[in-house]
Amino acid sequence: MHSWGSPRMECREPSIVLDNVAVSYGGDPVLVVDHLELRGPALVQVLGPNGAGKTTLIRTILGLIKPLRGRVTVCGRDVTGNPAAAGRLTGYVPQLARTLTHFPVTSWELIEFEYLLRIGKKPRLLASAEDKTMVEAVLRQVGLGRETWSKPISKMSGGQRQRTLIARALVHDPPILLMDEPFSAVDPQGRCELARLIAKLAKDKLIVVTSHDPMLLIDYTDYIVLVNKRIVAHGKPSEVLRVEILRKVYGEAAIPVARHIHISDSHILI
Ligand SMILES: Nc1ncnc2c1ncn2[C@@H]1O[C@H](COP(=O)(O)OP(=O)(O)OP(=O)(O)O)[C@@H](O)[C@H]1O
Repeated sequence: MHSWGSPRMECREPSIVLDNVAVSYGGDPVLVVDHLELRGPALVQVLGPNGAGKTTLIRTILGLIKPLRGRVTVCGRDVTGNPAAAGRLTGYVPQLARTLTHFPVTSWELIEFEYLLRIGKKPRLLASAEDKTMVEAVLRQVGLGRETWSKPISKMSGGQRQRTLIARALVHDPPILLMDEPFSAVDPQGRCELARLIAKLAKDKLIVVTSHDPMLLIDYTDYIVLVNKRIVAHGKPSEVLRVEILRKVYGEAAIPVARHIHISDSHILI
């Protein structure tokens, strides 16, 4: 798809491995991971209550946080505390609620800027016809049609804005995509469409999604990681989404959580 060396050529089997990692923001560790290994293509959901360390896990994989100890590898490369190395192989979709609400540009401008930056061409006036074709392909890949390209991002719907953020994360065709609560500012119809887009992307990428609502992606999910300051459980949804395991993460709230995701009461341990 791209004319310069695609990171996907460097990483045919996407993987993320954390070993003996502890992360702190200055005080006690907020996240400890003895060993976590994710391999793709696959769709992985990271679940846990507020403050469990989901965003911290994503930011550690992205090299944006240098852990107190331990090693993070992406596609076999050590990216610990190294955002440039991690950024070549990953795309990041941050939480929408915190992003782009007042951004005075259109989706086309944002994606063109990101694309030119990635290929090392900074002034946007130098975008060639080939560059424009690439920008158009990425926008279409996430389902943004021509009618949206000149719309200011601040005037877009939550779903369109989320697609714009996904397009920005895809411009360098990374083998791994990390998404922080992608459904948080999207209405119910937009959520279903977004879930289908994420499922499609997961066919040839390793996609890691943090969420408070596992049902939205459950039909497409290969693995669940349950976090509460440490990795409490990980495995296939049928192995992990059990009340006795959810209780370790959500406490008494495990029962409403389990009902929400349709786990039968017969699994509840009294
Ligand atoms: N920049 C920061 N400085 C200090 N502490 C932080 C910072 N960011 C997060 N924390 C703390 O680290 C812990 C984990 O936060 P994190 O944002 O990773 O949780 P989360 O699972 O993503 O939560 P939520 O579901 O609410 O988004 C929390 O106790 C939080 O207060």
